[in-house]
Amino acid sequence: MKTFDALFAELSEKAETRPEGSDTVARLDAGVHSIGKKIVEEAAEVWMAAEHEGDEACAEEISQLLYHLQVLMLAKGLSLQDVYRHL
Ligand SMILES: N=c1c2ncn([C@@H]3O[C@H](COP(=O)(O)OP(=O)(O)OP(=O)(O)O)[C@@H](O)[C@H]3O)c2ncn1[C@@H]1O[C@H](COP(=O)(O)O)[C@@H](O)[C@H]1O
Repeated sequence: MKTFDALFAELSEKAETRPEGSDTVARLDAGVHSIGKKIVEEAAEVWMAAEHEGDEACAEEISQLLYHLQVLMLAKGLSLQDVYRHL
């Protein structure tokens, strides 16, 4: 099962090697404004799933929010440590 750290390592490599067809590369190229809007959208989907859908749907929406937060971290050049030191 993939962890938060493992996903970040995978996305960091995608950002560096820029493989053809990578959604992550396309999202990074779209920029911080576009990524930020996606985060707000996904956060709303998490909230709606938590109130109106089952646990599985809620967990899936949370995973998508975590993904888009990692894309923003990469776009901003933030490392896991930059975030973890605030936890
Ligand atoms: N974990 C994720 C992940 N979570 C969410 N998403 C993206 O976020 C979207 C979910 O948003 P929505 O439900 O709003 O779907 P949508 O309306 O089609 O979204 P848009 O494409 O229009 O933004 C998905 O369709 C994916 O494009 C993800 N895209 C990729 N990953 C993982 O990231 C890694 C690298 O992926 P690539 O860069 O595509 O190779 C792989 O391990 C993937 O599994």
